[in-house]
Amino acid sequence: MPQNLDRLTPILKAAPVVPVLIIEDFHTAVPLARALVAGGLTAIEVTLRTPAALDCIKAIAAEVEGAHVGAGTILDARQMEAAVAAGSTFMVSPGAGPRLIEAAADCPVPLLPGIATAGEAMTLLEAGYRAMKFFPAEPAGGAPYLKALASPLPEVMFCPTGGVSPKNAAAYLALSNVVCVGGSWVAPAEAVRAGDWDGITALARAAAALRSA
Ligand SMILES: O=C[C@H](O)COP(=O)(O)O
Ligand SMILES: CC(=O)C(=O)O
Repeated sequence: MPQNLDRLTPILKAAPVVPVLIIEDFHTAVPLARALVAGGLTAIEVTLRTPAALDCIKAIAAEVEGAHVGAGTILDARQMEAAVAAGSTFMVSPGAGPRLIEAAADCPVPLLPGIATAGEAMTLLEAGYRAMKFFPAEPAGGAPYLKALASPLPEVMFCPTGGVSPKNAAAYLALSNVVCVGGSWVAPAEAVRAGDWDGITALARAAAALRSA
């Protein structure tokens, strides 16, 4: 059984926010990851939504000290294999079908699978999962929905992602069943294009301080 919470906790608890990155230009990957780590965000999700993503993961894994680089938007077993080969230390999926869960059982790297309903969470709990992504968090019901899951499903810990921002992150982080939140706001596309690494470090630093808010 892929009890993933123990394996993911050191990564997900490293900071209150996991940056979710869609990297178009390979050359920005390493300075971007360094800027985020410098601000205190060490677990970084690079989504497999661009042709450059796997090379970005490889480069970050090899060159950015202190980073845990994960592969996001994992949709199938083939992507899982590619993510492991690239050096990911965790994987994230927006949802979880039976074939993905079967592939994850044999995978050396832990998966944080996505759910949006109590039923989906129960299916994954039966499969042994105790850490899940709540996606897309805001459209799916936000912090009130997640709070309502804590009583019936106390053993499940969530990383809400999708519509999380500095405005609502603290409300999620205050919940007993939230280990961290995910979001793209710490790496705005214009700042990445402009190479504003100091600006991104400042955003990361503010995000890293959120837990105590
Ligand atoms: O998959 C997750 C999203 O791409 C991140 O969501 P966000 O842009 O609303 O933070
Ligand atoms: C949405 C999501 O889970 C991902 O892109 O990894």
